[in-house]
Amino acid sequence: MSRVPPNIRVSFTEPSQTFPLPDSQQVVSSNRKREKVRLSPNHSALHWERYKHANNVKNIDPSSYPIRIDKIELAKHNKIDDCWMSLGGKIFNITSYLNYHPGGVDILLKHAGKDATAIFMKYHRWVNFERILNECFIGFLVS
Ligand code: HEM
Repeated sequence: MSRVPPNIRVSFTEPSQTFPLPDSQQVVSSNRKREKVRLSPNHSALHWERYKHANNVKNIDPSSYPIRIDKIELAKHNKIDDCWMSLGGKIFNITSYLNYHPGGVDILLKHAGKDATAIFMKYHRWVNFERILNECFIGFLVS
């Protein structure tokens, strides 16, 4: 006895057509090649999880946290050894994260000290930055 009601049409697609689905957020454009970089040893996502909990990745005075930061202050933190980024109105100190980023350090540094929300969403809106960077959160962007 069939479990599928007679008014439901079931069709199967070739495995190669099932992932990612054509309307998935992971399809950025049909002809875009991946831009992932080779990460250094011990710099996987799991290593980052372990590292961020074991180290003070915020690197700010705990008594002043969370802080309100304007664009002028944000822009001062645009270097490889002092790198802040604004995403979704929040500011993260991503200095420690740089070498763990699957898209590479260079692309992050181009947007260091800035509000990178739009470009972040362009590349990977499915990535949960709030979770990955939870230990890096230092404050809010104010105008
Ligand atoms: C600090 C905030 C960011 C976090 C937490 C983050 C996280 C990630 C993660 C988890 C991936 C792997 C995605 C996957 O495999 O599906 C990735 C890839 C990538 N990211 Fe980011 N990212 C950040 C910021 C940015 C920014 C600002 C840019 C661009 C300016 C960027 C560009 C890329 C690129 C090009 C890739 C490779 C995508 C591919 O597979 O082709 N990321 N990022």
